[in-house]
Parts: sequence; structure tokens; C-alpha cells
Amino acid sequence: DLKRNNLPPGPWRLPFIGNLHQVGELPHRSLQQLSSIHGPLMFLKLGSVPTLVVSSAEIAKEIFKNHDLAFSGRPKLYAANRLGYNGSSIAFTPYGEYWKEIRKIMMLEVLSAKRVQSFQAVRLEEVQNLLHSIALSGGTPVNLSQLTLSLTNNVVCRIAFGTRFGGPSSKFYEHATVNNNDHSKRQHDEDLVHVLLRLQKDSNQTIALNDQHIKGVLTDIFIAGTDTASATMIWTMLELIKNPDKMERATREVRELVLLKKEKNVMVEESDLSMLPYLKSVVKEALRIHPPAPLLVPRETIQPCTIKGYGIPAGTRVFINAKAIAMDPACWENPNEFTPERFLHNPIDYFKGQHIEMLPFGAGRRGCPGVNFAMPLVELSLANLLLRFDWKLPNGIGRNEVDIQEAIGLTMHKKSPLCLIPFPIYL
Ligand code: HEM
Repeated sequence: DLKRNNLPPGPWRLPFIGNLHQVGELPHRSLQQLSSIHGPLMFLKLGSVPTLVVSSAEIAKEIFKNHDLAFSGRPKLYAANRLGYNGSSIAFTPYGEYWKEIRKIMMLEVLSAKRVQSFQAVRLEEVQNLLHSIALSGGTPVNLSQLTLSLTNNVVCRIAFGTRFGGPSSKFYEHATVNNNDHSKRQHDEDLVHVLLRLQKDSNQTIALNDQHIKGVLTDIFIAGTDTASATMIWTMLELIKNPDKMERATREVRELVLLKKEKNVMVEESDLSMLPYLKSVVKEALRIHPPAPLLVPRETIQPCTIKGYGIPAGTRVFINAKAIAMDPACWENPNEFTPERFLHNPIDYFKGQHIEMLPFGAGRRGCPGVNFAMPLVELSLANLLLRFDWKLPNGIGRNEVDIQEAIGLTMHKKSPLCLIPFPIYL
């Protein structure tokens, strides 16, 4: 086997599953199926690339607890290099000084709590726009997949460039302060391009940011921040429509909260979200069953290490099968059932990557830095979709007939668009 796999010397004893053409269509679907047949640690050759697939919480725990550094590389991928301006993107850049510094800049300047908070009004206004376009549908089905993707693109475009995606630039950016729903004032904030250009001129920065680096960071925000958030909204709506009792409970929670406000036509705002524990549990459960990045972002070992007695050489490509881990009956009771209640009185924060039973945002040094950027928009949008509309499947489709197939891609989307009929509700 060692000869056949042409591996560097090492005590490889893992089951060899086959070459790419024998394995069939990749990525996650076949890897998931293979994991259920071949166990929690599996070795493949993707072309000539030695590849490890980790599909159990126990092994993932050992990796992130004891060998995080060894597993914190990213493979050099041609497509990622082209998309990420020659290795300037954070997500696809190999482990090293550039990655450390650019990630630090992103955490401190782009994704800090203060910066994310400063764009609260953009998120609210874009959710409002979404609700308006849905209300215009006049009782015909709306394509929620398309609408949520436009929403996330508009939000990210406005935050990054100060202008909407494919639409007129917003009034928000034309006025320093604008009245919002007659009850709150917004502050004009620097968009991210300006933040990054300011840092470029700052001689105190540890790396000299060039234009390629700035484009790489912006690419990260688009690639990582638009698709993933809209996929989360769609999987959540899909599970709710398939589980009417959960839909009813989540909707009731949102509407009761808004009725307490005793104002007409109000929206759920970000400050209300902490009072929606059931909705938050619904989103968590959707992220468990449908993690938008089911194999995380590919990793590569940067030094040799030993996992469960198997020698893993440096330069091995690694897929952490987060989807298989989150569906493992050893970690979750009735893992295939959509049960938001399992999170209701559970204080564990599953988004920080410290509880390996569920890893929607990855873990360790390369874990997702965008959780706090994504979640307010996801929760705000869903809360308002449930507040303003009752949702039904188009005529003739029963809730057990809804297509739940996953498309193949970096982000796991629903294969066919989610089309639902909105019925406006006036509280
Ligand atoms: C629901 C939304 C999101 C999900 C499910 C998600 C998930 C992930 C996952 C699984 C990874 C790989 C982690 C690993 O290898 O351990 C990742 C990496 C990353 N994410 Fe997210 N993400 C989301 C939103 C965002 C947003 C909004 C941003 C930025 C605005 C973002 C920026 C990044 C970056 C820069 C990385 C690469 C980190 C590194 O390699 O150091 N993500 N994300």
C-alpha cells in the first residue's frame, strides 16, 4: 500500500479507499457516504494528493486539542489562488507570517464587535427591502434562495463598498444621519474599503498592505460571508416548512415579542434577538444538520504528527467532515431529527469551535472569524420573515415532498431553489 500510494515514509496503516475515479463524485456527499462505510478516519488519494478524512468527534477533538498547529495549513489550490489574488486571501493562504498578520488585521479592524455593530442600520434597512419585495409578490411563490442571496450580497456590498449590489446606492450613504422608522438615528460609518486603504497608509502596521492584499481580504468577505449566510437562512426555512410545529413555535415567539412593543409596523431589531431563544435554537439546529461548509475549508498538515497511532506526514490534505460529526449518534440523540429544543436550555456555545460535536464555523487557529458578522444578519432576517408572513408550500407540494437535495460546491446549498408562498400578516 505504501508503494502504491507513493507516500512519504511513515507508519501509514489507514484503510486505502481508492483513487479519485474509483471514489466517484466528490466532495461532501460521497465522502459522507464513504465515511459511514469506512469509519471515522479514512485515507484517499485525490489524484496524487494524499488526503485524510476525519469523521468522528473523538478524532477531531484530538486534532484540535493536541495538534491544532500541525493541521493549520491550507493546500495551495489553483482556483483559490486565482480567486484570492495570488494567496492574498485569508481563507486560502498557507499558514505563515502573512496569514497571521492579515488575520489579526481582519479580526481587529474588519470583524471587531464595534465594526460589526456599526453596520446594524445597513442590515436592518436591507431586511426591510427584502420584506418589501416579498410583499409585492401578491400571493404567488417567491424564490427565497434568490432573495436571500441578494440580501447578503447587498449587505456585504454596502458594508464593503458603500453601495448596493446591482442597485442604486442607498440613501444611507448619501446622508450622514437618516431617520429610521421614526425611532432611531443611524451614524454614517466608514466602509471596509476605506478602512483597508487607511491601514495601507498607516506606517505602524506590521505588514505593508498592497492593493492585492486588500482585494484578497475583500474576496474573503464576499466568498465567506454571502453564500454561507444565505444557505443558513434557506436550510432553516426549509426545516421550518417541513416541521410545522417548530414553525408555529418560532413564529409565536417572534410575534409575541413584537406585540409587547405596542407599536404598529415595527420590525424585530438586533437588540431584540437575545429575547428569541427558540429562534436561535432553530438556527443552531439547522446549522447542525446543514452546515454550509460540511467539510470546513480544506486543511493541510504543516508538520508530521501521530493521530490514534497513525503517522500523518506533513503535506497531507485534510477534510474535517463536520457534517458527519454533527450527525454522529454517539454525540447526538436522534441526530436525523430536526429538534431545536435540544439547544434550548443548553448553555454551550457551539459556534466557537470548542465543542467538537458540532463545528459549523470550524475550530482552532483557522476557525471562522466571521461568526459575529454572519449571525446577526441570519437571525434578524429569519425573525422578520416569520414576523411579517405566514409561509406555505406552493399548491400540490406536501411537506414530505420538499426537495432536500444538496448541491455540490464549496458551500452546501439546497440544489433546487426554495420557493414558498408568503401570506402577509398585519399585527
Ligand atoms: C453562516 C455563516 C458562515 C459559516 C457557516 C462559516 C463557516 C466557515 C468555516 C467552516 C470555515 C473554515 C474553518 C476551519 O477551517 O476550521 C470558515 C473560514 C473563514 N470564514 Fe467563515 N463562515 C460564515 C460566515 C463568514 C463571514 C460573514 C465571514 C467574513 C465576513 C467569514 C470569514 C471567514 C474567513 C476569513 C475564514 C478563513 C479563516 C482562516 O483561514 O484563517 N465567514 N468559515
